[in-house]
Amino acid sequence: MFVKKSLVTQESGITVAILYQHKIQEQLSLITKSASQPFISWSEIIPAVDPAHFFMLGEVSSFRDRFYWSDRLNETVYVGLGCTYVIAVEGDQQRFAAVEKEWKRFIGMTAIRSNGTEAVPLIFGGFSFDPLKPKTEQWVGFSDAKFIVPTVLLSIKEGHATVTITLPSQNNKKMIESVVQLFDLLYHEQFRRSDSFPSIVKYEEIKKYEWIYAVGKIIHDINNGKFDKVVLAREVRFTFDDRLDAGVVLERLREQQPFSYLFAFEQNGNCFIGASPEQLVKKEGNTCYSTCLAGSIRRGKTISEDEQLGQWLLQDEKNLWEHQFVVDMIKEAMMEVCENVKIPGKPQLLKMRDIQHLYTPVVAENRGDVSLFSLVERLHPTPALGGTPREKALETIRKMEPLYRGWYAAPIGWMDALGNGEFAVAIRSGLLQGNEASLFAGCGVVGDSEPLSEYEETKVKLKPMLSALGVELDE
Ligand SMILES: C=C(O[C@H]1C=CC=C(C(=O)O)[C@@H]1O)C(=O)O
Ligand SMILES: [Mg+2]
Repeated sequence: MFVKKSLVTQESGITVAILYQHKIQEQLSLITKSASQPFISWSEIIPAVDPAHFFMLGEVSSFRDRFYWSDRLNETVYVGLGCTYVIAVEGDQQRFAAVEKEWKRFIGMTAIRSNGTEAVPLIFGGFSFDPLKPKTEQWVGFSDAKFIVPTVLLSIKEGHATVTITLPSQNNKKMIESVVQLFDLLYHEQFRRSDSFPSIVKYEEIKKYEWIYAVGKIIHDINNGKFDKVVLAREVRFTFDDRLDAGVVLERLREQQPFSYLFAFEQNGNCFIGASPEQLVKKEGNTCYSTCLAGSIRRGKTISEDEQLGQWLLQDEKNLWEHQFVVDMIKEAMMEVCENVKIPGKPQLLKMRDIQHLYTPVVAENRGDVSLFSLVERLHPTPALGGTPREKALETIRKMEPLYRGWYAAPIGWMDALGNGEFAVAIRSGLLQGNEASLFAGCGVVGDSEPLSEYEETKVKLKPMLSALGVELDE
């Protein structure tokens, strides 16, 4: 089937395409001539485009690396195609500060032409959960910190679209040609996409019994006073009869999980993708936001069952306890560097399509000298992903968890040239690799946990990615 995905009509599309091709070529060549800096960054308002369609153009254009971000309210959407500059750090060596320093250096090397738009260049990327745990083959290309300055960035804010093109100012003829070709595809190219989705040929729960046993051992250790809480995760892996298309999975997540952070980060054809309900931190000027999210129950099949489950969760001691560790830690971390820290005394419910959580929002005023990356460093991992006390929990995860988490449960997001940005916690996620998909889910284990109900909880947390892959598992 031929799919016409562009939001502009065929006829006006051709006009727009010619106009933009011409404009981009002319502008970029002009800027290149006059630029005294090693990089140029040029922004322009463009007619509305569908960001998922834009993401899919990465497949058919010469921009292989791509990313996607949209926040929980869909107020800010970013799609990046191509990679003009990459900042990658391996190991624990001050990875947060190292990325920030290099990003500042890059901005200093870049001539920015915003052309009356509000666009500013940004980096998008993420971190591994734990740089001290030995890496596996599966996560090759996903460094302990990896951030990208995309060649073409689409930003959509309150429905207005802008593109920001960032290029080296020398030897960029080929890149300019690729950008021009991309606009040709964007505005009037039809492309063929199949309606069918690959079928599953194999399903594995990786080290299921080892995981259940580890949960039991951790409960025992908690009750013996070794630590208070540990979040333990597991992996399921699917093999399909054909290659998975990250663009299609993304479109489904957008349809099925509209109130989540949607993210995708693709490296050499491997795509880490997910729909997370959990904000780690957002910085907007001096205002900082975070969320405490821990304690879970499934959604009900009827309105009244759903309400009953929600009321039960709001009063369940085990879940409230599991939640409180997160509140205490985030509160303390924020109070160290912010003032006016506002945190409600009791959690409320956050209802997603497949699951409901205990949720406490946090707002605070930064004292003015704390960067977004240093807040990410302070907060990661919260006890919703690591545990309490942090170091003991991390040691336990390193030792007991039958899994290398890679970027699962770690911060993913963006920061702009003004220091504003947002990071989500990359849960409800999976890694798509050719015909295979690995999905991850974890649970907060406390003294009152019970291994089999924690196992059931991971099944509920796998649902967003399972549905996006078209998989129905038996209840
Ligand atoms: C670790 C995950 O969820 C965390 C976030 C919310 C609720 C959680 C819980 O109730 O256990 C987890 O701490 C995951 O989805 O893989
Ligand atoms: Mg839980």
